[in-house]
Amino acid sequence: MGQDQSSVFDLAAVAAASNGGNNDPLLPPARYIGAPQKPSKMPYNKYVAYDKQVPFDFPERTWPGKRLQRAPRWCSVDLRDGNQALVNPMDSERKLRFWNLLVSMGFKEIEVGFPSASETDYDFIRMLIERELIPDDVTIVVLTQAREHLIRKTYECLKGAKRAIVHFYNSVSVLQREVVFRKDKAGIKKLATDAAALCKELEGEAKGIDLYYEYSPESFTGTEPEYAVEVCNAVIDVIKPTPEHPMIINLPATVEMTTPNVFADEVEYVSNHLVPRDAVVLSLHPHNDEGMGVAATELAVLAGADRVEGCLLGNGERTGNVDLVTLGLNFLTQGIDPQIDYSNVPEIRKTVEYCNQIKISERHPYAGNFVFTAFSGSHQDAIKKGLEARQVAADRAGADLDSFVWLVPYLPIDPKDIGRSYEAIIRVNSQSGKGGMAYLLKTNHNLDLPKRLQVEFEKVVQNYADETKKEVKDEDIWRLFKDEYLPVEESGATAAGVVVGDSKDETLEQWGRLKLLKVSVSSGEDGSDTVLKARILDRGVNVGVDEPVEREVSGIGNGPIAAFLNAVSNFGIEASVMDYVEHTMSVGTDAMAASYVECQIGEEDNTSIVWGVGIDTSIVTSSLKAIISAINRSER
Ligand SMILES: CC(=O)SCCNC(=O)CCNC(=O)[C@H](O)C(C)(C)COP(=O)(O)OP(=O)(O)OC[C@H]1O[C@@H](n2cnc3c(N)ncnc32)[C@H](O)[C@@H]1OP(=O)(O)O
Ligand SMILES: CC(C)C(=O)C(=O)O
Ligand SMILES: [Mg+2]
Repeated sequence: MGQDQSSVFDLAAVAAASNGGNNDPLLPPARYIGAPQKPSKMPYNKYVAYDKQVPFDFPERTWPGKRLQRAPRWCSVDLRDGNQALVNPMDSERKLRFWNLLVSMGFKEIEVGFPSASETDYDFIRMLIERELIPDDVTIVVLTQAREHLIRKTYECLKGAKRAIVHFYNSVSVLQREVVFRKDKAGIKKLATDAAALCKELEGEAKGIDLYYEYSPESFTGTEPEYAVEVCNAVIDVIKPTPEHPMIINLPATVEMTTPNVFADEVEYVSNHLVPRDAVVLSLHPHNDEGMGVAATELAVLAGADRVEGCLLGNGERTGNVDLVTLGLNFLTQGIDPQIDYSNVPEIRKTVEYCNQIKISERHPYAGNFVFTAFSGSHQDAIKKGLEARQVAADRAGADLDSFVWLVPYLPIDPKDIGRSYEAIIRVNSQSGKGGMAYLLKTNHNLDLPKRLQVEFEKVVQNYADETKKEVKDEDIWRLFKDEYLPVEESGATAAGVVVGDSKDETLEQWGRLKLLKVSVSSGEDGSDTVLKARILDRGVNVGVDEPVEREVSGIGNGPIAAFLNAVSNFGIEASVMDYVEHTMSVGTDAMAASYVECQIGEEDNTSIVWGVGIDTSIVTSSLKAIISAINRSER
């Protein structure tokens, strides 16, 4: 750059001094409630707004009115861009494992390395070629700087390959032209066209290879789009691609510097000005510096990009390359086939974490541990209702549930479609209402609690959550439930995986005055009333102090429940049933039934309303046990 030209720093300093960000103190304040925000001490006037660095306007844009309609061509750069960003770059064992994953998922273009950078990269690519590990429908991409000795080494590495894409790049940005290359625009363009010309020359040494090219105006986001087009068209002019044998022009957001709409404008501008456009596959290579890589990519696809480079789960330099898993599954949830198999996200994650030696976040889209988990009550309630409503709608339509349309509040995707399960969808802590524990009791213990019982038990769970200040796990909920409603059970009977009152649970102390030992029910002499005889263990009002006694009692009523209430009046207990719900818990000969009764217990002004729960193979016995459960609870 000549002495007479201004430095990028001078221009930036001027822009910064003249309010170089777009911070405008004269704008009326945003509406607010309470105290106004105060100016911070942050050094915002050290930074220059993007439009002051790279002024660009493109009112002809058409992308905002478009919608995603099909998946772009995908290229994984995990083995190159992802790899170059690792503390310990992959050895060949990890590279091969990653390669196998990518091939199995259906990637047809895979950037396999930077062969002139290291022996590991070079040897890995040689291994793929020599051991014939590259399926016929997969094309490898190799990266090189636009420098002669590196390009030569790249061609040497490709010997024997069936098909390959040579990807050469040089930065064209305003900043790098000055500080890295110290060349003017013409000098930078010449770097690119010289590299293109050398590639053409070396084709003689690449006989037998079906060879394609990719050129990246690196740091495109820091470049005037008009100049990027000028360089790309100059490269295209040397390579001379055709519609039958196209080349790739790859626009890297090497550093994400602006909002996605501006990136999309720039991509649409380039797309409109490449010549001949039909001989070019227009590609994107977004990074995620401002956390908008996925958004920028989706808008830029609307703007005309044909192809997207990225990494699985967003590995890559600094904040990473754009995440291909998120992008692909975003397409899926728009009803568009991503054309990549994401059906086993846990396996993808396992391999990626192993190869990169980097763990992903709990909240990573689609793949993180928590993304199918709701802790908060209103979300749990809505998910539970949504899953039930979907089941009902599928049954009504006679449709297979797995393929039935997915509409569930708070869950944009069916976890099953990506190899995840519902197990952890709902987790309970102090932020959860009744829905969460009701869902867990239903899913894991086949107990479908009536609404008012949910409200009652939720208080027990909430107290426990507030006391422990921790997540309440399924096993905690089950212990609390047994302790609250099934304290006198001992049998350890099992049905559908449910252990009722497991006597081995030594953490639970048995409590409760009455325990039903035996019952027989018969019709009265005239056939109208039910006569019930029951053997009941009475541990006394002061359980553990009073001596337990077994008593035979009988009662009569217009059904087993009424007869039983009549029988327990022998203990001086007045009880009436206000609500009663029952359901089977499983099918088969040893099927269990669950009964829930809401009882009013006591007399006149000394009454309480409590729920009781009973579980038994006999529906009658389960309902009587539920009454005992309510009586015991009222005395607790
Ligand atoms: C945005 C990206 O991700 S680009 C890919 C980046 N990936 C990597 O760099 C990983 C692999 N790279 C490497 O191992 C090394 O950089 C090598 C082996 C390729 C080259 O190493 P070195 O020769 O030591 O050079 P280095 O990469 O530091 O580059 C310095 C020189 O190359 C020039 N240069 C850098 N990039 C390019 C390019 N794309 N095209 C042409 N020249 C370039 C620089 O201007 C500088 O020139 P100077 O010495 O005249 O000032
Ligand atoms: C080499 C190029 C495509 C790159 O990785 C980038 O610019 O981020
Ligand atoms: Mg990159």
